[in-house]
Amino acid sequence: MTETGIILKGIGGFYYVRTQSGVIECKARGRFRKAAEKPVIGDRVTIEVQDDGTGYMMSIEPRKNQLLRPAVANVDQLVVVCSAAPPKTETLLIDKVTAIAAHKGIDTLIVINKCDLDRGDRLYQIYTQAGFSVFRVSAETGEGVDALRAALAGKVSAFAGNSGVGKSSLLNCIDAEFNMKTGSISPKTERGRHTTRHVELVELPGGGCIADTPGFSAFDTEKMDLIRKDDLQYAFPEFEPYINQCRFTGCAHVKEKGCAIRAAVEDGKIPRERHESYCKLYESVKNLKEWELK
Ligand SMILES: Nc1nc2c(ncn2[C@@H]2O[C@H](COP(=O)(O)OP(=O)(O)OP(=O)(O)O)[C@@H](O)[C@H]2O)c(=O)[nH]1
Ligand SMILES: [Zn+2]
Repeated sequence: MTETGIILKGIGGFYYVRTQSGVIECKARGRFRKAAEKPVIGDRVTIEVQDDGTGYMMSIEPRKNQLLRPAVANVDQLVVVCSAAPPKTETLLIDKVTAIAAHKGIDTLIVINKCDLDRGDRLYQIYTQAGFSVFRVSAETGEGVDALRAALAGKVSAFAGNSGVGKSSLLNCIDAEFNMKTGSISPKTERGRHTTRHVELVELPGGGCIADTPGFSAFDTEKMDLIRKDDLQYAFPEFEPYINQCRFTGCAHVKEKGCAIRAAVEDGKIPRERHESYCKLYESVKNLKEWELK
């Protein structure tokens, strides 16, 4: 009998696949052991269920996207957790993550945590104006958590954010299930958890799952360098209406005269901080050689 499902977890050559008839422990056939075809969590797979109730993975559906660190496929949305209270989140960090997400075609939610300490008015303004869904929450008081939970229902989400911003606290607040998962880390594994912990998709009671990756900061940002300088403008969705309006074709939107994007910043239509991040990121990618991009 064949079934389809989604890989929630992979440990020691076994994969745990959520299907309509429960979570089935599966082995992968030999060809999947090659790096290029290695199954990752979030993969949609077809499995052959044996008489003993375990399964064999037969095929993997083409991925709609993939994050590399943590390795998760078919992510519907990235949840960027930030805070105006200490440790205050740099907008550049947020913008790196949103740019990566946009480049990969993944939606981004901005979550301002620690609202009990600071409501993060400027962060709220910037990201609302840039067109993102912004949530104000407090893992401490529970404020706003219902709305966030509703936004996670039925989707595959991954969390990112600087250390100490409250990702683990928030996950515990969203679903007590996480308490166990994040609270049971022994002191020994704690030390190495950033590199060695298994990523896993934790299912939410209302449907949907979250990649359980507390401890990473702005994952994947090293790969930021792989966005071509000419593509970077498209990773800032609010630039879109102005991109072809500049005086010169091939405008970099950094210091050029007659730049429509800079004009939109001056007119208050594009948040200044977002353009500053764009310029810094542009600076970091502009000298990349073609062979450094794959
Ligand atoms: N006042 C207040 N404190 C919070 C809130 N959320 C988290 N904290 C506190 O902030 C500290 C860090 O929270 P964590 O949940 O460990 O942060 P994290 O983002 O998972 O940190 P890393 O694991 O280092 O990435 C803890 O002391 C929390 O109690 C909040 O909404 N309000
Ligand atoms: Zn321009």
